[in-house]
Amino acid sequence: MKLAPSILAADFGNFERDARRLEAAGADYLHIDIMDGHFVENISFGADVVKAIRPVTKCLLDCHLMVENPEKYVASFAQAGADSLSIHVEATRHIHGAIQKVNAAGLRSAVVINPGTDISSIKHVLEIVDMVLVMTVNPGFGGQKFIPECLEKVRELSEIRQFRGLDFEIEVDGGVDNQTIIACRDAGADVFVAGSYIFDGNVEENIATLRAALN
Ligand SMILES: O=C(CO)[C@@H](O)[C@H](O)COP(=O)(O)O
Repeated sequence: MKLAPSILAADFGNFERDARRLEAAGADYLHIDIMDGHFVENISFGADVVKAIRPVTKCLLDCHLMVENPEKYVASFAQAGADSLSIHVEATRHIHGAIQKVNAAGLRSAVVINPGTDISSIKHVLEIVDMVLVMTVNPGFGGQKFIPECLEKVRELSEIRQFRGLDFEIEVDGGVDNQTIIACRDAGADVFVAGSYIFDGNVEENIATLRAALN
């Protein structure tokens, strides 16, 4: 079970301090939300922020690309020091090719599905990804309410993984707190992104509370 704090909820003037703090508090992955203002309404940051964070942490840098034509950015994120790139099936006309490109760059790959997208759209890439990211809110903003209907997809993916003998991780993202994390774990998720829950109050205590909820 891995915790992946989202730096979208961090202090944008102090990414270095917050990245160090999250690692020291027990984060496994740092989840970095890249938003282009086209695929989603919000604009966040790009590969240069990944480059700035890379030297200050050993955590896996889990970059979630909420951008149109994500395949265009694989090389720049690889050069910046990303460890993992997550590609939305809704953002490309060539999801299989985009994942192949991430794998060829030597990075971990993930395919992402929005709440309104059925898992049938990703069944042909499950053999070539390291992770599936099931969005449990509509992408674009932190602080939204968890959509429980998405859990059904986590359950289905967990069954498919077992049935086909695959080993991709299942990550959930959006509205994850000390209650919803339990439902996600019970459905079969292994990696839990949380932004506002972790940064609202004491980061160390909130990470410890999430970790305890998983035990
Ligand atoms: O990708 C996204 C939002 O698009 C997420 O990573 C959020 O940043 C999670 O934030 P909380 O729902 O935990 O506040």
